[in-house]
Amino acid sequence: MRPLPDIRNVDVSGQRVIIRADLNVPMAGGRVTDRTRIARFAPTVRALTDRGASVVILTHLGRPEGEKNPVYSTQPLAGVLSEELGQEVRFVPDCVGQLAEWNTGHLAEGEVVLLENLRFYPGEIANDRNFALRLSVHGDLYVNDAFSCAHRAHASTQAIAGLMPAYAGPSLMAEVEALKGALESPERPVAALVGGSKVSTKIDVLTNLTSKVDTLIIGGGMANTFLAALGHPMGSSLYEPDAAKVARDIMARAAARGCEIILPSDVVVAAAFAAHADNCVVPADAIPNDRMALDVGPETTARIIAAISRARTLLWNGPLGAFELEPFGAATFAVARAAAERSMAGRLVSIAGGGDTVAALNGAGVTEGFSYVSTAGGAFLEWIEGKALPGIEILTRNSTSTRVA
Ligand SMILES: Nc1ncnc2c1ncn2[C@@H]1O[C@H](COP(=O)(O)OP(=O)(O)OP(=O)(O)O)[C@@H](O)[C@H]1O
Ligand SMILES: O=C(O)[C@H](O)COP(=O)(O)O
Repeated sequence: MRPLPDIRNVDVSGQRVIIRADLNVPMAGGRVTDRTRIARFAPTVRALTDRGASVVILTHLGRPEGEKNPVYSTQPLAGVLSEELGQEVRFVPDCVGQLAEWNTGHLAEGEVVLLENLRFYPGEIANDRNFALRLSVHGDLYVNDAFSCAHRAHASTQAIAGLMPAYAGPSLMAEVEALKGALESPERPVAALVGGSKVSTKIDVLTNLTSKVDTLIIGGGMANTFLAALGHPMGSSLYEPDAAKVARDIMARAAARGCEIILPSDVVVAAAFAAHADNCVVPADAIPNDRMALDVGPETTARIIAAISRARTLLWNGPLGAFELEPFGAATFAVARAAAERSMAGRLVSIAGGGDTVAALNGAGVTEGFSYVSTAGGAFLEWIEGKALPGIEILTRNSTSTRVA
C-alpha cells in the first residue's frame, strides 16, 4: 500500500478543515450508550484546533436511507463530543445548503462545528459527485479519520477526496498501523467470530474468510441466517432469507478448505425484542413459531469458549446476541471474558472491532484485556479479507494531496 498523506505534516493554521469522522455510536432513547468512537476521535480535533485550524465534522448515524429522520439526528453527539474535547462543539442542523454554508463560512480560529447526518441525503450513499461538491465548500482541506467507514465508497469518504486536498487523520492511520502489525502473519490457529445484525453487508466477507482462518464461529443474526439456510424454522428471529444460497456456499467452501465452522446448537429464544422478555433455551433446530433467537445458548457458549482456547489468534466482529437487552448478553459477555483472560495470560492475540462489539466489551468490563480493539466492524472484516478499502485507496491515489503540504 502506498503511504497515506498525513494531515500532521500539513500547516493547518487559519485553514478550515473538513473531517469525516465515524460517530455512528450505539444509541438508546436519543442518548449515546457507548462513547468509544467519540472519545477516540476527540484528540484528532484537538490536534487541529491547537494548530490554529477551525474544524467542520461530517458523520453519519445509523441508516436513515436518504431521508431526514429526527431519530437519526447527530445533535445528541455534539454534547458528548463537547465533553470529550472540553470545548463547545456547535451543532448545525443540516450538512449541505445555505444554513450549513453560512455556519461553516463564518468560523473563528479554533471553532468546531458538527453537521447534521450525511445520510439524510441519498447522494451520500450514492457517492454522488454533486453532493460531494456541496460538502466540499465547507472547508479548504479534507481529512478522513473514519477507518470504520473506509469500506464504504460514499460521497463523504470517496468522491469528496477527489475534489480537494485530502489527507488521512491520526486515528485512521493508527488503526491501519495496528491492524497491519497484528495481522501480517498471525499466529495459527486463527479463529474468527462474526455475529451481529448487519447480515447482508457482511455475509460476503465470510466467503473469503474461510480461506484465511482455521475456525469460523458464527453468532447473532448472522448465525440465524445460516440456521435458516440449513432448513431450520426460525420463528420471528432476525435473519436474511435472501442469503440462504450464500450461506450454503460458505459452508461448502469451508468444508473443502478445512475451515471448521461453529454454528449454534442451542439458542435463547424470547417472545419479543425487549429486555427481560419471557425466554428459554431450545435446540437450534427447534425454534417455536412465535419466538425469536436473541442469544446463543449455554452449550454453544461452552463450544465457542473451547474453540477459542484452541486458537492462538481471535478476530471478532459482531455480538453473539442482543447484548444490550438483559439477559441476552450472557453469551457475548462470557466469551469476551474468556478471550480477555487467555489474552492476559499471553495465550491468545485477541483483536475485536465494531461499534456494538466495543460497547459489548465495555459492558463486560474486559476491553483492556484484549490485545487490540478497533473502532471498525465492517471495515475491519474487509481488511482481514484483504480487500482494498475505497476510503483509503482514494487517499493514496489522490495526487492533489501534496499541494498544500
Ligand atoms: N440474535 C439477534 N437478533 C437480533 N439482533 C441481534 C442478534 N444478535 C445480535 N444482534 C444485534 O446486533 C447488533 C450489532 O451488530 P453489528 O453488525 O452492527 O455489530 P457492530 O459491532 O456494531 O459492527 P459495525 O461496527 O460493523 O456496525 C446489536 O445491536 C445486537 O442487538
Ligand atoms: O458502524 C460501522 O461499521 C460504520 O459506521 C459503517 O456503518 P454502515 O455499515 O451503516 O455503513
